[in-house]
This record gives sequence, C-alpha cells and structure tokens, in this order.
Amino acid sequence: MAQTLDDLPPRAALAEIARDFHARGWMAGTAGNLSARADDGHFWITASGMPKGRLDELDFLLVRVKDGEVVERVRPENKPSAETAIHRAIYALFPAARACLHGHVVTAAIAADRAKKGAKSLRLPAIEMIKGFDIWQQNPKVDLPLFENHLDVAKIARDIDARFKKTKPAVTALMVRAHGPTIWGASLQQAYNRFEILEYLLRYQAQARAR
Ligand SMILES: CSC[C@@H](O)[C@@H](O)C(=O)COP(=O)(O)O
Ligand SMILES: [Zn+2]
Repeated sequence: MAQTLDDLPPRAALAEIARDFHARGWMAGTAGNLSARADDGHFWITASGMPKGRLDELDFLLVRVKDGEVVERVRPENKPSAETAIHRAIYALFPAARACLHGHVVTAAIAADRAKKGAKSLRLPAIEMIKGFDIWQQNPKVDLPLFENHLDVAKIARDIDARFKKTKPAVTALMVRAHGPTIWGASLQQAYNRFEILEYLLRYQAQARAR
C-alpha cells in the first residue's frame, strides 16, 4: 500500500478516497465530488452522476480554475461534477489548496439542521481533535462556516467567494445546509484527514448532546 495518498497519482488517490467514503456512507450512491489540483491553473474532478463507490481513473475531467473550461476528458460522454463551481471557488480563493473533497454526511446535515435559521456558522467542539485543523489553543472557539443550499450551484459558489474574500475561515472546511461538507487541504492526505476529523468532531458533538 502507498504510504500516503500523495504517493499515488492524483486520479488514483481520488478514486481510492471515493471508495473509502462510499463504504463509510459519506458518498452514498452518486453523492459527493472530489478534486485535486493538477497544476496552479487546473484540477482533476469527478465526472457528474457516477456511482462513487466504483470510480476508476477514467472518471475524471481536467478543468481550468479561472473559467471552468474542460481541457481534458477521457470518456467523451463525461460531464464535470454539477458542483465544479464550488471547487473552482476554493482553488481560486486558496492557492495553497491541493485537494477539495465534498461528501454528504448525515452527522453534518443534522448539525446544520439544528442551527438557527440564518446562522452563518456552526461552533465546533473544543476537543483535542481540533488540532487536526492546525488550531493550537486552549479551549478554542472555532466556527465551521455554514452556507445555504441553492438549486443554482453557482449561487452557492458566489456566496462562498464573497464571504471568504472578506473573512478567512478558521478551518479549511465549510458546510452547506441540508447538503454536505466540503473540505480542502494543502495535500490530498491532509484534505482526507481533515474530512475524517470534521466528521469525528460533529459525531462527538451529536453524541455528547444526546447522552
Ligand atoms: C445524490 S444527488 C447529489 C448531487 O446533487 C450533488 O449534491 C453531488 O454531490 C454529486 O453531484 P455530481 O454532479 O455527481 O458531482
Ligand atoms: Zn453534493
């Protein structure tokens, strides 16, 4: 087995993550989309509508960050993820982001349901695992940015762009209400680790509230 996901070619790593997330219920059916930067101006992203437990390296398209143009597709029938605009926003906002992972996670959707109407963030529990987001404070007050879901995905992407241009998020993650989390990282392995950690934090919070 490769030492880390970053030792694999990006599309192989993304297909492996998709199988893993599917098995854990975070990419049920065709839900979720994954991408990795190929170079500063382009990223590989999952084709739209594919069963995420069964991707292979041909199920990715190369997209240009600045205008969303598809510059390479192996299977002519493939279209880029319906949520490509969100990945483009993240890569344009954060030059250090090398990977961006979106899933549909029950714990996260329920946490967002609990938030007040109009709430702009979810407070994360101040437990040891928060250090996985590189936060090294005693009892930190860390907020996960929360966005409204819209049928028009470009509108979600514009909201993300507008908010993050004004205020940098405390974590490399965001949540779209009634939809799912998107997590990015300085490497594929870091994005994967942080996705797991965010799910752990929200699961901890739900279980702590229920006890
Ligand atoms: C199960 S439908 C989910 C989609 O609407 C969407 O939210 C999603 O995550 C996957 O879309 P895709 O176009 O396959 O990348
Ligand atoms: Zn989605």
